[in-house]
Amino acid sequence: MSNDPKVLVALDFDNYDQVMALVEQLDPSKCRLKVGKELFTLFGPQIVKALVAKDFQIFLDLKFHDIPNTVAKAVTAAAELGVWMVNVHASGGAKMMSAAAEALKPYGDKAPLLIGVTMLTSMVEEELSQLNVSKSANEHVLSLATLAKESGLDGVVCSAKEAVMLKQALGHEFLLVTPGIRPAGTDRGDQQRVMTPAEAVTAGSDYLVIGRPITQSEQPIAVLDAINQTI
Ligand SMILES: O=c1ccn([C@@H]2O[C@H](COP(=O)(O)O)[C@@H](O)[C@H]2O)c(=O)[nH]1
Repeated sequence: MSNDPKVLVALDFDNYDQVMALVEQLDPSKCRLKVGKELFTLFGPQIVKALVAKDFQIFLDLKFHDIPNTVAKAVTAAAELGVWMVNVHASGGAKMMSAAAEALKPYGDKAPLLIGVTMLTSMVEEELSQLNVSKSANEHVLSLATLAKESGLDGVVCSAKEAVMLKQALGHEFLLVTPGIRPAGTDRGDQQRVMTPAEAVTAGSDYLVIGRPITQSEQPIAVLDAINQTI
């Protein structure tokens, strides 16, 4: 299997034994793991260290959004944990993102990839007006992603629906990390801007964040293997 697996399994669990039981069945050559707000708030840096010690590459998805000094310190703490990828909200602005990028420079090629969150995949275009954003979803995502690139970030979190546009505008090297991935026939849950794994990769997604379709399945490994076959 690939040494650059595209699937990032979102470990959204509230039970340590359950998450570890799943992790024991997973193979670092077939997927990376995402630790988000639920798991981190419950089990803290220790669980990240435990997963790193099992040779998994970890996306620490805490979506930092704060003043530049605080975010710079937070991404430094993430780098010290040995994570592979960390993210900040692009709407925190250029100063905040640049401070995060600067803070990671001393880590050189050991620095985690720094990714900006654009528009959550649970949102539809109509919700932007509630935030006084008068752009279309595509325009809003493009403007946040452009700012992220100009601020020195490695890529963005977006929907795969925006992947073709972003690759054209920002180039192939700028990474696209896409949640809102749903294999055909599976429940969307609260996700709105969705694509199947194969559609997402064809559109230009570099990494697919997939949680419930794998973690809530009775046969998570079979689901992951089936997804990997299609991409
Ligand atoms: O725009 C975003 C940003 C982050 N997420 C996270 O990805 C996973 C998706 O899980 P599913 O169960 O596959 O829906 C989840 O941890 C979110 O916090 C996102 O969905 N959209």
